[in-house]
Amino acid sequence: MTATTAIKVRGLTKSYGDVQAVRGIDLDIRAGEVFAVLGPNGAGKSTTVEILEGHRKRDGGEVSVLSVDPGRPTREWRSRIGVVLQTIEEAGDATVREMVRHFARYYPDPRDPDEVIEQVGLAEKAGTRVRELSGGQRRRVDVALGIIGRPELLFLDEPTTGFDPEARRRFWELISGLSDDGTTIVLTTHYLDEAEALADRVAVIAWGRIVAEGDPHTLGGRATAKASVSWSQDGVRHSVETGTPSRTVAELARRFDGEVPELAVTRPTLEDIYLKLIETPAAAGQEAGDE
Ligand SMILES: Nc1ncnc2c1ncn2[C@@H]1O[C@H](COP(=O)(O)OP(=O)(O)OP(=O)(O)O)[C@@H](O)[C@H]1O
Repeated sequence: MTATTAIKVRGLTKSYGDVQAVRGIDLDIRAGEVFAVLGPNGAGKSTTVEILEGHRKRDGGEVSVLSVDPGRPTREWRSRIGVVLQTIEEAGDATVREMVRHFARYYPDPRDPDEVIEQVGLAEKAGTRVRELSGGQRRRVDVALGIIGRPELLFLDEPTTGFDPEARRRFWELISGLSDDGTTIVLTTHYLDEAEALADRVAVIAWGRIVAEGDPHTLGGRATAKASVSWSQDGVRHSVETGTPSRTVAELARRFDGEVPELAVTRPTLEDIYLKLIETPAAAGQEAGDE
């Protein structure tokens, strides 16, 4: 591996009383990549990410984030990290611009507040009080506060919850731009299209373990899985599963002597693969090599 490692985790564990939230997680996140953490409610995603952010103590394992143990965070280390938590509650009477400017002062080399406000699509609301914004607009303020410090590493916890479709697309562009500039990004999301659009790699966490990890386009054998070829004939929909969809399509084209009515060739979506991965606890044990 030539790229530098931004985050290295070995054997991470964390329990809350009897609940084993994280049961031995290993992770390597490279500098500059976008890494998405997926998994059902209660899987242990937030616990893991909060430990990486230095906001929660671990029980066991080794963790290094930008070469620092987040269990012993320093002020300098914190200034290199951006965190977008769930929505800020205490906005007082501050306007969007005042709030972003205020946070900029905490960092040694902040981005330009007006530029950041523009980037998150709030230019027209810069003079509006944060508490008077809609839910999705407030979320954009959270994102602005997460990136104002020009972080090397940005954590995003379900960043687009409450965004309208246009705002989500705009946010994806913002994240891609930050990534192009070299920012390492770790995001948790329940939107699989978001993970697929943004992430270089994803990890699926279930029952406190990683059940699969890799490129979202090939995860769980997705790229080599059988394709489904479907078409219509005499008002009836037909479908076959095949490992050689090109051959099937060629045969159909011959049979119809040209255009095949309503032809579609589909492979499993990331959602299909994801749902299979989180199906049973037994699958988690096997994938994690922990029978
Ligand atoms: N502060 C806490 N005290 C006690 N139990 C907790 C605490 N935080 C989380 N848990 C438990 O730990 C497990 C993992 O929770 P975690 O918040 O890490 O899941 P998650 O994957 O982030 O879920 P979600 O998708 O719902 O945000 C759950 O069973 C949860 O009930």
